[in-house]
Amino acid sequence: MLFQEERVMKGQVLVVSGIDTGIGKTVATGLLARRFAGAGVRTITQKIAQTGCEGVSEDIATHRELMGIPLQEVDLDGATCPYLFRFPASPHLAAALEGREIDFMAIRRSTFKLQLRYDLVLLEGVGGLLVPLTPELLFADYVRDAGYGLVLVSSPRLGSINHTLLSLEVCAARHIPVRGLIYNRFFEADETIAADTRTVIAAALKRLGYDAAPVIDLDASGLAVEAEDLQRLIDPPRR
Ligand SMILES: Nc1ncnc2c1ncn2[C@@H]1O[C@H](COP(=O)(O)OP(=O)(O)OP(=O)(O)O)[C@@H](O)[C@H]1O
Ligand SMILES: C[C@H](N)[C@H](N)CCCCCC(=O)O
Ligand SMILES: [Mg+2]
Repeated sequence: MLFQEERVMKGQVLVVSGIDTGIGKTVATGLLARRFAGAGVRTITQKIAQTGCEGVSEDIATHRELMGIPLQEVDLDGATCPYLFRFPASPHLAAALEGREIDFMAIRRSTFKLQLRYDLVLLEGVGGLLVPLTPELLFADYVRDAGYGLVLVSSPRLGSINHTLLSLEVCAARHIPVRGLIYNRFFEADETIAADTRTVIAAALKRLGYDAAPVIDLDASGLAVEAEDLQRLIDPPRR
């Protein structure tokens, strides 16, 4: 059934991952969705698995607030967050504590349902790239196998150089296309460190072959992204 639908026009999936949990993926996802929708792209967001809450995914609720829209039908029927677990931990553990295990094909089917209805699905990860969805499946491997492009959220926080370069190495080793980097300045650090960290990250993107990936600042006034760079996230220049 899934492969018969492959011939149907479907929207693009762009993953929003980060160098850590609590780095600003949800804020970045909601603001990106707002910008794309404002540019006429029929956009929805999805949370691959939410831990630490019940009912409706708190990240999905935040995305909708930032998009300036109410919860959608696809939120209420669970398509935008196929897995929700009570215990605030890695999804493999939170699922096991409820006697469950994530079926990654259920997630793929939910995303595919959204792709049939929207031009763009912004898929927020859970924690960082090497978080286990199941004891055998890391989130980065799920992204690789699905062939999705990815935007990585980083910050000037001390320690971010290491975490960001580790994350970029993870993407390069799996040939995951990095479409952009969101530099979340909410976690402001010493300005000298903030400026240098941004330079080091930009150089690493080039060194790893992600030359076309823009570094986009996220600060108190929102996403500092020009229309051209926004477009580049979903329609990268042909190499
Ligand atoms: N640019 C920002 N502006 C305002 N608040 C921010 C910003 N970035 C992060 N925050 C705040 O920092 C906290 C963590 O951000 P957020 O929830 O987006 O992280 P996350 O990476 O999505 O975390 P998780 O891994 O749990 O999904 C939240 O309280 C959020 O409101
Ligand atoms: C509780 C909250 N929902 C977090 N997103 C869960 C992050 C799991 C991170 C696991 C890990 O890297 O140790
Ligand atoms: Mg989040």
